[in-house]
Amino acid sequence: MEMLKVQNLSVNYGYITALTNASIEVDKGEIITLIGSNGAGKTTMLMSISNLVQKNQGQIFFKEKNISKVPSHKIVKNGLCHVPEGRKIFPALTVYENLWLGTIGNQNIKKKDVQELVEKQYDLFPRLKERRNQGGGSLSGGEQQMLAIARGLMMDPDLIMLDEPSLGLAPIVVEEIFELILKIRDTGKTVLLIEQNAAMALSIADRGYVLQNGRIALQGKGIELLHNEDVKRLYLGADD
Ligand SMILES: Nc1ncnc2c1ncn2[C@@H]1O[C@H](COP(=O)(O)OP(=O)(O)OP(=O)(O)O)[C@@H](O)[C@H]1O
Repeated sequence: MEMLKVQNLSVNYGYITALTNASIEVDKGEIITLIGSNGAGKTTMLMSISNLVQKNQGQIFFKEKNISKVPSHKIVKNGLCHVPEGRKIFPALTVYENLWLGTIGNQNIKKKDVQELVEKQYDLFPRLKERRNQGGGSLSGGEQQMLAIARGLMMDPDLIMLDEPSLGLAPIVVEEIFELILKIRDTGKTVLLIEQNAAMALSIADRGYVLQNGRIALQGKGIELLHNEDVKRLYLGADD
């Protein structure tokens, strides 16, 4: 089943063109990655899907409904969650409070369901359970990233969009985050992952898209892109 379809999307910031005629599709249960260099337009793609930036052209369909003009807060309630780059957790609140806040504003989630959702996140992220009463600001970078993802999952979304979850983390922690992404998919979620860490992202993704200067330059199975000569040269470093 088709979960998300982005059709011919173009976005400008004034005179700067961020995306040109970009189309992607995400099916239910897939991990899809969008890779590309700095400024290729990856973040803009997610912001456009969440309707946080104005589109010049293009349509977004989520679970076959046209959400191009639906306000951001309603898109989330429909089951599409966006975990932005940079974690943005509440440092002065505890891990538990940060998670609890993830459900705020969603009337679909009843008070009695909140604890169940928290427990689900603790199962997925045991480290957050251990640190549930600790201030968010006292967590390590990797743990803060886990908290940001877990907070997104508190909305119980069908599709979770992750913007550079590996940014600034040590390689061993990056591996942990990618393993978690696989586990998240195993719980029945669909994942759209934006990454500069192309090698890792392609190794866990079912399919991938390569963005170059706002255009989709290449697409294919994760494993195929991983072995593609152009991708290797441009995004995986000469030694790969
Ligand atoms: N608010 C803005 N105003 C003006 N230009 C912007 C704005 N946001 C992004 N841009 C520009 O749009 C282009 C695409 O940016 P975007 O952040 O989508 O790229 P990205 O692939 O996510 O890059 P990065 O990996 O560095 O986050 C870039 O040229 C960027 O400078």
